[in-house]
Parts: sequence; C-alpha cells; structure tokens
Amino acid sequence: MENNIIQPSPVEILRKQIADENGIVVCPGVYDGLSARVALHAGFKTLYMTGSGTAVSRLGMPDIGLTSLNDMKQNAELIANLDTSVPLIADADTGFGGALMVGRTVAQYMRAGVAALHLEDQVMNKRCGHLRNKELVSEDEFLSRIRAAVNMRSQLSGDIVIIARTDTLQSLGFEVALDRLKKSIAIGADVAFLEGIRTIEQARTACRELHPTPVLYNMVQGGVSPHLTVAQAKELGFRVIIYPAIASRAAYMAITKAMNVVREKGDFPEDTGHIPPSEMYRVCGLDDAIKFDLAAGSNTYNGGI
Ligand SMILES: C[C@](O)(C(=O)O)[C@H](CC(=O)O)C(=O)O
Repeated sequence: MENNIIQPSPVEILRKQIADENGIVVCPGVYDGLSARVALHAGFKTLYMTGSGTAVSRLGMPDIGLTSLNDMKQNAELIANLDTSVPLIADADTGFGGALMVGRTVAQYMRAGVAALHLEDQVMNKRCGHLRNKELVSEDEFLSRIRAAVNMRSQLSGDIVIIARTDTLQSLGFEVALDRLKKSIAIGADVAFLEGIRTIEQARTACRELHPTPVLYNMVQGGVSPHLTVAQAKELGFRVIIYPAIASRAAYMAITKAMNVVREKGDFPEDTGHIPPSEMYRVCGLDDAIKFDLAAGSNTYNGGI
C-alpha cells in the first residue's frame, strides 16, 4: 500500500540537500500557514521559519526578543507538518535561556518535526541581527548553548541539523566571529551562520575558512549585507541561502495597499484581489482534504464545493 512506503524524514532530506557540494539550498522565509502554503505551491524544496516574521505575525510585535519558546515552537510545528517532504529550517533565537532551556528547545523542535534550527550568541534580550547595538554573551556561554543542543540531540533518538549563528561581527569583528563559528563546529554544529556580513570579501573568506562545513547566507532585503543572487551566493561558496523577510514584507506591503484602497475609496476594486475563495483554499490543501474525506466514505463534499 502506498502509505506503507517509508519516506525519508525531513531531517534526512535536509542533510542530503546540504551535503551536495555543488548545490545551494534556497529557503524562502515563511511565518504562518498561508505563507508556507504559498511557498510550497511555488515549488520550494526547503522552507525557513523566520523569528522576525513570527514576532510580527503572531504577536504583532517587533523582532526584539519577545517571542517565547512556545510561540516559536508552535509556529514551527504547524509549518513543518504541512508537507513533511519539504524540510523546515527554523529560527530558535538564543535558545530562550541557559543550557537546560536550550536543551528543551532542541527537544521540542525535534518533536515538532523541525529539520534544522539556529542558535545565536546575542543576549536573551536580543534584536534582529540587522539592527544596531546588539549585545552579546561571552564565548563560553555561546559554546555552552551549542554544546547543550548537541548533547540533547544525541540524548534523544532522532536527528536535527544544528546551525551556529554568531552576531559578533558587528561589534567584535570578523576574526572573533570566525573563531566562534569554528569552535561551534568543533563541538558539533553542522552549519555556520555569520550574521550581518558586510562585504563580499568577508563572505568569500568565511566560506573558504569554514570549508567543508556548509555556510548559510542571510539575504535580508534592506539589511546590512550585500545583495546577492542565488547564483552569486553559490559562487562565493555558500551552501544555504535564506530569504527571511520575503513573505512578511510582501504581505505587509500588499495588506497596506489593500487597506488604504478601501479606506480611501470606500470600495475594493477588481485589481485589489478579486479571486474566488476556493483559489486560496486549493493552495491550502483543499483537494487533498476532499480526497481524504471521500476515501473515508464520507459524503460531505460529494456535490463539490
Ligand atoms: C534571520 C532572522 O533572525 C529572522 O528572524 O528571520 C532576522 C531577519 C530579519 O529580521 O529580517 C535576522 O536577525 O537576521
């Protein structure tokens, strides 16, 4: 029976994607069920759950350390399970506390079906990596976060890709940042994430120095890092590229426009999105839901919708 075929787990799929030295894993940032569905419908093979998008969408608050483990884990679980053949890389901020708390975070992300998570070295009162005046924890504290993640992974049966992110470049410089990433890799981190890269030269050097460990590029629109295409990032040596703000910015701009049109014109003209409701429901899995219902012998949707 079709359902008995053992599918590779999301983390197995991701490990294979990342292991391809000639490829680059392209991950659009998504922040909720709809943005994830649209990305899946567009054909992306890996997704990224943005903490920033989670903060603005779930809390209506900025990315300044307000999302809790529960907010992030619930969002990640929802997104990761829409299509388990497409792995999810999820933001885990600082891990939300000391070593024990980081361990809980890793365990909960693993149980939620998340394929990879990233942990950073900002203080708990963190902020978006592309803002000014970030505060950092000591190297020892950061490494204890990574060690806690690695230890929890080996304690549980299962797997998760651990991505070490450092925010030190802004205030402590390139050498310190690279050193923290190298030490994280020595402890067991699988992927390196140098936040806030400023120049192409830094990008190239980081990929070269950290090789063969895969390095992730954070392509934030309007952020501090150089604008790179997928092809350019690949050429520089990156093996993963995330577009964290792609969906949240698009939604923000489109919603703003639609709200202003209705408020100003007292009307909602055709060009502001007249699609039948079923179009969006289809992208959100309507056909599969109907198929499942019919196969169960229910006749709820026999007459169509
Ligand atoms: C990657 C990131 O952590 C995120 O939350 O998506 C943010 C991106 C953003 O704020 O757009 C970051 O700190 O770089």
